Amino acid sequence: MDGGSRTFFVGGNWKCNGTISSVDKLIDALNSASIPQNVEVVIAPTSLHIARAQEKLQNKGIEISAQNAWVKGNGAYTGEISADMLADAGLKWVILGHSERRSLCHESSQVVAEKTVYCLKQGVKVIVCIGETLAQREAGDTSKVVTEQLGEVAKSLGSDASQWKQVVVAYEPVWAIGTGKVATADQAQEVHQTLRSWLSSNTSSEIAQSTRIIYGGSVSAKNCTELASLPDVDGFLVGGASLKPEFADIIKSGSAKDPSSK
Ligand SMILES: O=C(CO)COP(=O)(O)O
Repeated sequence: MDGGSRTFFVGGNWKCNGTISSVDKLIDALNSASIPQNVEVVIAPTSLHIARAQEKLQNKGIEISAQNAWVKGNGAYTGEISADMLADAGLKWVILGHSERRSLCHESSQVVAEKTVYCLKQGVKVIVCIGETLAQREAGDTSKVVTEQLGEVAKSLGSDASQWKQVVVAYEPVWAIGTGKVATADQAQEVHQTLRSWLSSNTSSEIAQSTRIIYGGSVSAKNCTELASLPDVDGFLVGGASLKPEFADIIKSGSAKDPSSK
């Protein structure tokens, strides 16, 4: 399908990593990185480091995201951070439903959908993560798993294109995360195409055409160019490599997607 109308999106998920000084170094490097006009870049430091990153970041081509948010607003929820706080702090993005939160913190697709609705209501855009485990892939259940995960979000957002415009779908096969085993081009394209067709049948063709579906799982400077060229891959959610200088190369891989940017 035509990727022309979908701005290439590169997210850097720093996960539970960093010190004040490593954040400063990463932001320094990002401040001097050149961001192609047709690429949107978002980095997600830990909650503790967000304010530091905001203070230091000067590169206008980069936005900051949180890695999670509570399902509701402020209140007696010890240890949590609400979307109200993210919005108040000027954050435009949040990652929700990462597989590490689904598996380690037992977040269900229903909770992820509820969080999505709440964050969007507060004006915080959502990178919603979905993906199958190795056992699910080997059992031939990949399409079923990812469409069910996305289906919960779709149940809440319906066919409201204005809501879907604020959502980026990140397909992150669990077996590819942090393993060095990146999905092959065929595997990635197949799932992304399945997700787009599913959106077309279950929301609208307009939503299917305009929603960005990005890939995550062992993305590196070496494999990003091939993956970026796939028709239904609209960007990346990068873990480990977003903490390294090669993140700048991954950002650049999106520039080839839109010939008008050259
Ligand atoms: O989980 C990821 C991004 O959210 C991917 O992590 P890696 O790039 O380290 O495999």
